[in-house]
Amino acid sequence: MKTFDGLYAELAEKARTRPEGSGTVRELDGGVHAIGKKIVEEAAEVWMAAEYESDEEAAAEISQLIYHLQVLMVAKGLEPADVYRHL
Ligand SMILES: N=c1c2ncn([C@@H]3O[C@H](COP(=O)(O)OP(=O)(O)OP(=O)(O)O)[C@@H](O)[C@H]3O)c2ncn1[C@@H]1O[C@H](COP(=O)(O)O)[C@@H](O)[C@H]1O
Repeated sequence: MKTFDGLYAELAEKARTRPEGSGTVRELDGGVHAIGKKIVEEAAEVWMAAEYESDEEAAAEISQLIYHLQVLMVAKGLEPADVYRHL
């Protein structure tokens, strides 16, 4: 099963190697502004799913929010440890 750190390592590697067809590379190329908008959109989907959809759908939306937060971290050069320091 994928972990937060494991996904981050995968995304950082995508940013470094820029493989063809990677959605992460495409999203990174959109810049922080576009990634930020996606985060807001995904956060709203998490909220709606938590209130009105199944636990499974809420979990799926949460995973997407985590993914987009990690893309923003990669874009900003922030590592998991930079975030964990604040938890
Ligand atoms: N976990 C994810 C992940 N979660 C969400 N997403 C992206 O976020 C989008 C979800 O947006 P929406 O909720 O709006 O769903 P949608 O309507 O289907 O998508 P859009 O119309 O917005 O594109 C999906 O289309 C994916 O592009 C993800 N994209 C990639 N990953 C993982 O990231 C890794 C690298 O992926 P690539 O860079 O694509 O190789 C792989 O392990 C992937 O599994």
